[in-house]
Amino acid sequence: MNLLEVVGVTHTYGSFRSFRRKEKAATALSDISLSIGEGMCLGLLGTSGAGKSTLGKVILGVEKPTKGTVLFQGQDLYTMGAAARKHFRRDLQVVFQDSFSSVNPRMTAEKIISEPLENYERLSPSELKRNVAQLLEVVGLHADDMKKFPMQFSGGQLQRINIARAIALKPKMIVLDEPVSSLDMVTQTHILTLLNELKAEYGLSYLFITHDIRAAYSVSDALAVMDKGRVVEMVQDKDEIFSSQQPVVKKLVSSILPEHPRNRTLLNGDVFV
Ligand SMILES: Nc1ncnc2c1ncn2[C@@H]1O[C@H](COP(=O)(O)OP(=O)(O)OP(=O)(O)O)[C@@H](O)[C@H]1O
Repeated sequence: MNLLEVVGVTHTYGSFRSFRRKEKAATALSDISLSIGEGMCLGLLGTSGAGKSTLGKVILGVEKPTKGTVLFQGQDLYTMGAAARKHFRRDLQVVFQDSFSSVNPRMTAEKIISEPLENYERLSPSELKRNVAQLLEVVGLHADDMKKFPMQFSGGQLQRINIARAIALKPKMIVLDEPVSSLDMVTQTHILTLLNELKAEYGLSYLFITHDIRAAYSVSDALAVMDKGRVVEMVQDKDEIFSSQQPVVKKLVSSILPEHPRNRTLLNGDVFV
């Protein structure tokens, strides 16, 4: 059984009235079906407006699809009872692009990472602190960083804190919505390496939403490409993306391939052939 199954999902945002005129309803997703197995990463690619984030929201249960459904561990996300929903909220976590706005600036790293643990587990203050210290070390920071506030971290360090918070409850899957897009290239490489290590160590599954094919290739097993609300390409083996005949995919691939093969190095040091 797949961990996550998206079945025939269509989503239309309702019409709304803007400053002067009534905006038409927009179909952001059309008949999307895909799945993610345990310990697997699906890279979800597409240009701006393709519908990636909307699909992420549908999968997280925050945007109910107009048609179709989402199954998590075989259970329908939109009809499951309160107890199953509580498990779902624990097992599916999310990391967003903007590491700063994802945290409360008035909370210390300790408080930020403790929050999910306080909500779901009964730990003594010393156990809680031990957990936070361990999580900080796991994501490549130091235990004494727990006393710091968000402003005292770099964007990359703060993204590590967001990742520590996301893995605190040992989830089965994380939705990563453009997690490295606002970071410089070197920091991107470090975060992608960390994501790969966590996936291997904890058997995590990821939905990796990005417009950056190099980043997606570095972490993903399978790749899906969206365009205008549809999945136009889906490959179970990421290397098959290079033989896709879809114009959108060819454009994505050619945008990152340098002329000379010697220069085709990826973020994680792998080489495009
Ligand atoms: N809340 C909303 N109300 C109305 N339309 C929306 C809303 N959110 C997104 N859309 C529309 O849905 C479509 C898909 O948007 P979405 O944000 O999912 O794309 P995306 O692939 O994630 O793009 P980006 O990479 O720029 O974030 C776009 O046409 C967008 O304008």
